[in-house]
Amino acid sequence: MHGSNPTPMAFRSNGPLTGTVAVPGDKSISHRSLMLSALAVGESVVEGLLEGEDVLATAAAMRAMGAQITRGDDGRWRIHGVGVGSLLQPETAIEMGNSGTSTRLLMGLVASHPITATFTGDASLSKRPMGRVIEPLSLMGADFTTSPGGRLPLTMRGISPAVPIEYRLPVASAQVKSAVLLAGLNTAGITRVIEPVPTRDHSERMLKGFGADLSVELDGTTRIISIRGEAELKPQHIVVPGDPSSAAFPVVAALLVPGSHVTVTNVGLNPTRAALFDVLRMMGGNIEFANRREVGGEPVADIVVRGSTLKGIETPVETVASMVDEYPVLFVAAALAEGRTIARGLEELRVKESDRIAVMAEGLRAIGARVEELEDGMIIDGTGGETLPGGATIAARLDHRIAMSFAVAGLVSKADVTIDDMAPVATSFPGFVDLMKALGADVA
Ligand SMILES: O=C(O)C1=C[C@@H](OP(=O)(O)O)[C@@H](O)[C@H](O)C1
Ligand SMILES: C=C(OP(=O)(O)O)C(=O)O
Repeated sequence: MHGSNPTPMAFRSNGPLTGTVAVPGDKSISHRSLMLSALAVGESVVEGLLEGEDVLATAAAMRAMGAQITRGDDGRWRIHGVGVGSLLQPETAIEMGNSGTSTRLLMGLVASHPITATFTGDASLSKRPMGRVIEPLSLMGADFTTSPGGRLPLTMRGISPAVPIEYRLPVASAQVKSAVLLAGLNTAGITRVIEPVPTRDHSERMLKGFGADLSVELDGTTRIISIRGEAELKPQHIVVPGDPSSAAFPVVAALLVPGSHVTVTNVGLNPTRAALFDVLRMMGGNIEFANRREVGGEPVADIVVRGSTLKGIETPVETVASMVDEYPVLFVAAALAEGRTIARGLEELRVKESDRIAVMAEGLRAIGARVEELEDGMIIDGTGGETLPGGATIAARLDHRIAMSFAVAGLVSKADVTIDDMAPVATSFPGFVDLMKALGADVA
């Protein structure tokens, strides 16, 4: 577990970034590919799985509940599923590490199986709210004993048969949506989720791909997602595209470092994920999509980026959910832009691996950026392309995206930016430091 043996690193400016790189597989799709494969009868194969700690926590949990999961020398993962309704009672607590997605989606799976499971996590995950999934899963009949505030460690008792519900999401959260849909897989009848604000739709796409009876209707912009339970899932061959949330870091770095020219290949551009690239273009970023194609039912392209002078903007509130994990690095871009950026509607950032509004505001101030923290966002007055003073050590607080965002900031600062602990980056982006070095970053 991270925190006990920190790995500090210093990032400093070193001229233009150049080259072609590929980022690891999409984290959201990787989690779902393991979970659904574990529920299909027969062997599924997953190519391009993200081998980050969060996804490996999901793999371990699915093994503990009966699936056989192996990695071949060819890098392909093979999963023998147990069938919907046949998850086994885990013998020990399910250790979720730093991963909110693993925890909340697996709680959905357990809810409609007649098993009891205890979930534990690291110091960051143990602070995050689980009430948002406990509420709908309790309506379906599951029972919970939690730590104060509805937090981890918690023990839940699933129930079979569970009760199908119709649930309107009170927060824009793909994790809550997915938890209810996954619980609905083993629940007789129709389970319905009403989603007023669209969030990433990987669960819907993949459930359909595995043969579940799932439909999506639109009522204006509200999505009504219905799944018929007691499904039989058919094993699949899944190819996981590169993670746009990981691509965000080399893309922003290349925009900010003058003279850079970087290509990030094979990046997933599902519209419910890719709003960052639109926002960066609105700010004047020179970003092109080459070689557009489809991989595993998801749109994919190579992203070609050139160093650009960015302009501050008011970020759109409609697409917050489609770039929710990308705001920390967008704040860094805004700190170098010309003029003011106002980003609002971001209250969800406060309940991620860290309070990403407070931690980014504090860190940006420490390296000389002008920022004002708002309850639901941030106002940033950019330097207009001038490097930041830098010269500070940033506490990453077990948050991989905070660590990578300030690593990017170091590349456009006069004095080194040191990250107190880069180890949490392995949760979502193993190989981040080597990839940035390959592009020309100076890391010590
Ligand atoms: O469903 C998913 O895979 C995810 C959903 C988002 O969380 P919320 O649903 O809490 O917004 C996102 O922040 C997380 O990194 C992954
Ligand atoms: C919020 C994130 O992940 P999770 O909720 O799975 O911990 C993230 O990766 O930025």
